[in-house]
Amino acid sequence: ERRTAEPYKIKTVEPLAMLDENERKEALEKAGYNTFLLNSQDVYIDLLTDSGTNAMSDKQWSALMMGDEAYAGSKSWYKLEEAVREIYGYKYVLPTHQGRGAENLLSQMKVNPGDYVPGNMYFTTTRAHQEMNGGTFVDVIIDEAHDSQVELDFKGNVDLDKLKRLIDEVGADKIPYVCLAVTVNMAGGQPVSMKNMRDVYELCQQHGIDVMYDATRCVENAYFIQEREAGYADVPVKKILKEMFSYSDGCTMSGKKDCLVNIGGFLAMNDEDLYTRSRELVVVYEGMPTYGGMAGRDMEAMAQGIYESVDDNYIKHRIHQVRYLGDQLIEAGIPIVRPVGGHAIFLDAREFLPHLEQEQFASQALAAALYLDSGVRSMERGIVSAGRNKETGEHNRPKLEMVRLTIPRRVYTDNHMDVVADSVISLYEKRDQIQGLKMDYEPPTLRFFNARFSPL
Ligand SMILES: CC1=C(O)/C(=C\N=C(/Cc2ccc(O)c(F)c2)C(=O)O)C(COP(=O)(O)O)=CN1
Repeated sequence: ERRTAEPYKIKTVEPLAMLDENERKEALEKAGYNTFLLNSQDVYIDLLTDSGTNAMSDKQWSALMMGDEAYAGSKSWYKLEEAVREIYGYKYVLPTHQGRGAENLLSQMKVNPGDYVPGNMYFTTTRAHQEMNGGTFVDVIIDEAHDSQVELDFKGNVDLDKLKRLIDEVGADKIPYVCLAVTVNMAGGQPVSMKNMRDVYELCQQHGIDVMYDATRCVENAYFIQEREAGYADVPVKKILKEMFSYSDGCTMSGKKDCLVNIGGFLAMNDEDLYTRSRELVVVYEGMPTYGGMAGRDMEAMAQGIYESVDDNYIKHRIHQVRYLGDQLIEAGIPIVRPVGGHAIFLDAREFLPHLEQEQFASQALAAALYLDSGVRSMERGIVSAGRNKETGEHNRPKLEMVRLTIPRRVYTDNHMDVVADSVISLYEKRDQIQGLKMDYEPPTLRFFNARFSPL
């Protein structure tokens, strides 16, 4: 089969500089061994996140010039609203500055003290907003999602028995909505099957419980359905996406991922009453319902990004570039979360550093070691990210202790992937020299963003 290339060519570049080993060591110490605290200028290949770090197209950049910066009734808002309606199919949309803006509104409106919010594995900001409103997140993902080496096509699926048990235990009136993440970030960017979405929706409709998607990486999820689920091989991703959303009552969206913009988000729904209440609340936190924390130019870029995101050539390349890196690591025997997900490679830090206890912050130590080795920035997604149990105050201890190598969309070439693979492989060869860390400063909430560490 003929080899293929990126479905785009490069028009603008940002020169990359690589610090030498001493400079990297100094930068790491100044950052308290926390990759979140590194300066971008000290980073060579930045795989911290795919959030807001994606490359825009010439059509998006030129759309910026069309931004209508009217305070109320911006033309740019109506373009964005139209794009969301066409691509996702919801009746009502509200702009927010990014995903957690929508999570804040949704949780404030629907979560009451004593409520339970079931979801397919936790996400940090999503759970934080649910807890801040007195809710308790309940993980209803299939057990296999917590096992890094189990290979399943749809590891993000909900275990319907777990969901049924929760409904029977606490009663439907204590469940304001099910939060269905498509894909599941903390499981390794794992997708949910169309069948599972349909089944979850039917079960929730029987009990009058809303299903709200976390739609952040929904196009990647649609691609996996096209690739892996019977009956969808010849269906365009755009059509798969529309069907996915027909099994939901609304969604929160961080536009900074699949919508290919640097800032932006939205809250969408079909219920008119929820929409009316959202319009009243959005002005308190985000701004008018016609800009929601975005400039007109941001809304123009996001509208265009939404249309580009469902191009089959674009999404096929995106998924395959992540897989290209994953396959090199699998080939070299590096322990990573399987199967390779949509947006990142997740190193299994437990298997990578079996000599470290979870309290020695293996993922944090591995992310620091990777930066030291090659200037590649990654993100801790283990015990530090999991935070503390709000009742006991003890560390939450996730089974998955991971380092995320997150690939931004349309930014790096496969040569950059090769350099990353070489660095990870060389680290693996000297993995027993990687020491544990101790946490010197622990912030009270979402500690991973600002925590500081030093070698044990
Ligand atoms: C599935 C989902 C997300 O992935 C997500 C964000 N993600 C980020 C940024 C980030 C967020 C929280 C962290 O602990 C973190 F370390 C990194 C990320 O890198 O993955 C949001 C929130 O969307 P906002 O970022 O637009 O507000 C909602 N849902």
